[in-house]
Amino acid sequence: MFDIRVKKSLGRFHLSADIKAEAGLTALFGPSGAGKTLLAKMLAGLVTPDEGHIELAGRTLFSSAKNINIPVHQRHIGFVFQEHRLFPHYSVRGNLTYGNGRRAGKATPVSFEKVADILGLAALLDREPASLSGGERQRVAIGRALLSNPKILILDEPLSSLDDARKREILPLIEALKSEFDIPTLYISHSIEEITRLADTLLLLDNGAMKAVGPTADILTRLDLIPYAGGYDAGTLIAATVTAYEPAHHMLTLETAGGGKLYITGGAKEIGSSARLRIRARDVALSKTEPKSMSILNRFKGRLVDHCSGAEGMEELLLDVGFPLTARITRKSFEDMKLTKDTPVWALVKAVTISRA
Ligand SMILES: Nc1ncnc2c1ncn2[C@@H]1O[C@H](COP(=O)(O)OP(=O)(O)OP(=O)(O)O)[C@@H](O)[C@H]1O
Repeated sequence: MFDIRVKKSLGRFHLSADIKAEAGLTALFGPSGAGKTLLAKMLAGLVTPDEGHIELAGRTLFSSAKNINIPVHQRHIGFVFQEHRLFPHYSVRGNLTYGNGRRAGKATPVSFEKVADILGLAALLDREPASLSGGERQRVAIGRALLSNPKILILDEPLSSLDDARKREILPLIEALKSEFDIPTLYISHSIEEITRLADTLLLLDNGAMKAVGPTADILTRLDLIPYAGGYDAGTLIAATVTAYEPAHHMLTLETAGGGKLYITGGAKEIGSSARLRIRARDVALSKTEPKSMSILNRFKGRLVDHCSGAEGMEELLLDVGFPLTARITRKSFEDMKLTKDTPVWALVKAVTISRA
């Protein structure tokens, strides 16, 4: 879908990237100042690379070798910034249709009604941007970008200016966009929670350098990438199917492709529906013997596959419990338990610590 090979220096900051991403949602993750926005701006044509090549959907947007640099407005990119940039004197409807008007006569495959419906904008159409909440403004900005019929949607930390409640409101909408519109998306964030929930492909950037790119679940089980993939909050992404719901205890049972059973609490979910679960490495405890008579519901039998030293007295572990699972324990426990590669272990995870990604 896009192929970016670029270099750019700005003062003492140097960015070098080589990325190929397919359709779906690609997340660009890294700490503040890593170069995420700069990379997105080069794709959008807002910043010119020093050298390299940018291709989107088979079209060359930039090539230093061939002297090609397609201007911003001809790149067909829907860009949503950290802070909404709506036209203050246009109504919500005017903002949403602005992109369409510019390309008068061209039918857009993304329907106005569908965008308004999914983003919950129908009741806001006659309002002015100044009267909207931050979350509402961001929803309008996303809608406007979608309606410009883009080849790719770039969402640059679209939730960072919102409080947690608004984030929880908008995240499912972004998920819905993924399934309803087949528009490739580059999603920039420094929240590993958002990334785990949304990303098909994960790209880790640190101080202008690419650390890794690949399927999200694979990247999250690489011990060497833990410092760049959430650090303290790092964890595993698990795909599972809902097999039972017990309303009295709000208890969901899920099964992984390999037959592993997981228990989580939460609202009802349709039996047979799929779910992405996130287990933080620091929420996993280990036992060498089968744990009995304890409150922890998730007990997985497996073995230690790999380990490495983590920060300050911690050991990072990769387990195979029918699915890959990362765990973090103290080095003291690691040594006391005499764990080595292939040691059989039980991994214990409290149901209440597992989040539906
Ligand atoms: N015009 C500029 N001149 C000099 N340095 C710049 C310029 N624009 C960006 N930079 C530097 O490039 C680096 C990367 O900036 P960028 O905005 O891409 O980071 P980011 O990963 O998006 O960070 P954040 O998560 O804080 O938005 C930073 O060190 C920034 O100071």
